[in-house]
Amino acid sequence: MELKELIHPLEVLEVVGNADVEISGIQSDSRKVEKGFLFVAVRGTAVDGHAYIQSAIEKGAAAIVCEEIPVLPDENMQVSESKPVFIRVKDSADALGKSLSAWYENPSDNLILVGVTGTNGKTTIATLLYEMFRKMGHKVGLLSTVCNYIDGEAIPTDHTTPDPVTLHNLMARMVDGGCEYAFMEVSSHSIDQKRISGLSFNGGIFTNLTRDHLDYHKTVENYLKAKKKFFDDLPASAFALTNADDKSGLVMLQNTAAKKLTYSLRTLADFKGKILESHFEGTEMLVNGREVMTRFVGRFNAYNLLAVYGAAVSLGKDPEEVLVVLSDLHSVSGRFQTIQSPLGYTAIVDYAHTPDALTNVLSGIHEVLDGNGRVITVVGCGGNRDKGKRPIMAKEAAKLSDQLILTSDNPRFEEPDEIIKDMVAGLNAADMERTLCITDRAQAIKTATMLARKGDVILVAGKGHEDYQEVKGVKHHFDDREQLKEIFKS
Ligand SMILES: CC(=O)N[C@H]1[C@@H](OP(=O)(O)OP(=O)(O)OC[C@H]2O[C@@H](n3ccc(=O)[nH]c3=O)[C@H](O)[C@@H]2O)O[C@H](CO)[C@@H](O)[C@@H]1O[C@H](C)C(=O)N[C@@H](C)C(=O)N[C@H](CCC(=O)O)C(=O)O
Ligand SMILES: Nc1ncnc2c1ncn2[C@@H]1O[C@H](COP(=O)(O)OP(=O)(O)OP(=O)(O)O)[C@@H](O)[C@H]1O
Ligand SMILES: N[C@H](CCC[C@H](N)C(=O)O)C(=O)O
Ligand SMILES: [Mg+2]
Repeated sequence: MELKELIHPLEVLEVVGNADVEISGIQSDSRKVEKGFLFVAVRGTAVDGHAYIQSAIEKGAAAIVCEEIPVLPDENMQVSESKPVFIRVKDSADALGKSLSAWYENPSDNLILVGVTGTNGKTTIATLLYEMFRKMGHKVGLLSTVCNYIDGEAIPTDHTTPDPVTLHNLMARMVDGGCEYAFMEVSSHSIDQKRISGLSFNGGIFTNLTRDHLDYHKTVENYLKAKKKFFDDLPASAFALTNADDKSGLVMLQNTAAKKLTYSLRTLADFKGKILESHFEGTEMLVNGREVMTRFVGRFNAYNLLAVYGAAVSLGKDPEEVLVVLSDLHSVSGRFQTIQSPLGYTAIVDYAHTPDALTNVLSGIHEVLDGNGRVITVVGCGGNRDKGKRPIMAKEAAKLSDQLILTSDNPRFEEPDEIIKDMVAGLNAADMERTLCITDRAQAIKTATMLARKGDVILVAGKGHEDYQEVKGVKHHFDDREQLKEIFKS
């Protein structure tokens, strides 16, 4: 493609060299640059891509988009067959997404694209929308923490929101695969790093905001600002659907040009819900006055379902049809996944791996139990991850459990017993009387099932959809759900 077409959507401040060149690909990682590529120098969190311009040229870059044109010694400029052309822009990260979009002929323009942001619930909402629209007969794409999909074709991921090069490639593959709709999680990191630049959204959904990722954003205010920017940038043709019950919900809509919509369980809203009855098979609720039986548990899932309903209706779907499909949706892999024991107690596998998520899930369980039945929680914390959360997670779990079993969750390169010790540090003597430490996760789950009686609940938290236990760089097959089903079979 001609360079001119790729830089057409950019606010170009200066061009040095001959811009009349053919480009064979776009990269922001110098290590992946090939002959004839456009290299975009992005300032990162660890290093500055500008430091790799020379290396990109050595690999054959034909053009460089950057914020500062470097002074390179003449001999280095001769390394490639012809001198590269430099395009100076104000913001390289923003330029990267826009030129990638141009490279793929703006795939998101040909998709009805909805982004979901917020601390918790993104995977659940995006996945349920994906499943709902497929059930309605459409071809759909999904970008989520668990896995990316192009209408049923799974593409593994290790990000919630992929890097721009991968992201735009996936959008193009969705269009090629005939997708009409795409639903994606928009992480705060991706907004801050402008990974989503160049995408044209038809809608945005906000779930909630609790303390998270402060290692990256430093303050809650910065974290909130990152989320809000997603809504600030939505076009007037899109909808912005927010949780009116979250204290940051309306803040998100303050400066958006998009059509403002709200969902709520507490106040007047465009999409108003009310929980009628909860049990472990599901929740009966009212959605805009219509009764619906869903297979989801917990107040937080009632919010997720309202967001799904609101988005589908905002995309023009018939409310009656939406409710019918909604009642047919199942829980997302590893999110509040219930498994009934033949002895009359319930096991729940959930991905809660932060203090807040643990509290939400345990509160959801107590809402259903309503004082009847005990709660036995099995939980661990990941190795080589935030150590600060370990004592807090143990404390939160202890507060809301009758029996706590601390165990291993991906110890990685740490000693599992040391991680458990860090968790124990959050507990007092009274908590400890109700706590067991069982390093072997299989044994911990087994013990929980031995302690449970009819009417009780076992929560196995932290791994959710994960089907491995990562120890010293090796992923050993391990699946909480399989473990429970095996025990129940015998
Ligand atoms: C802290 C963080 O978010 N980092 C992300 C960021 O990388 P970075 O800014 O650190 O990049 P950098 O290493 O400083 O490099 C800057 C630039 O120089 C380039 N470079 C670098 C070296 C070189 O030799 N040549 C070269 O050209 C790099 O390609 C890059 O363009 O941009 C990269 C490309 O988009 C991401 O892959 C990377 O994610 C890292 C691996 C990561 O772990 N991120 C996590 C924290 C994350 O993003 N999580 C969120 C939310 C998770 C959730 O709660 O669900 C997610 O969306 O997944
Ligand atoms: N609306 C919600 N409010 C609060 N907690 C929720 C909500 N939805 C899900 N949760 C709980 O939070 C955890 C994460 O849920 P989910 O994977 O849907 O969120 P996410 O925003 O994608 O998270 P992540 O950033 O880790 O990918 C789960 O343990 C789930 O039980
Ligand atoms: N994907 C996230 C959460 C993993 C949750 C838990 N199972 C762990 O390993 O800490 C991570 O890698 O930090
Ligand atoms: Mg997610």
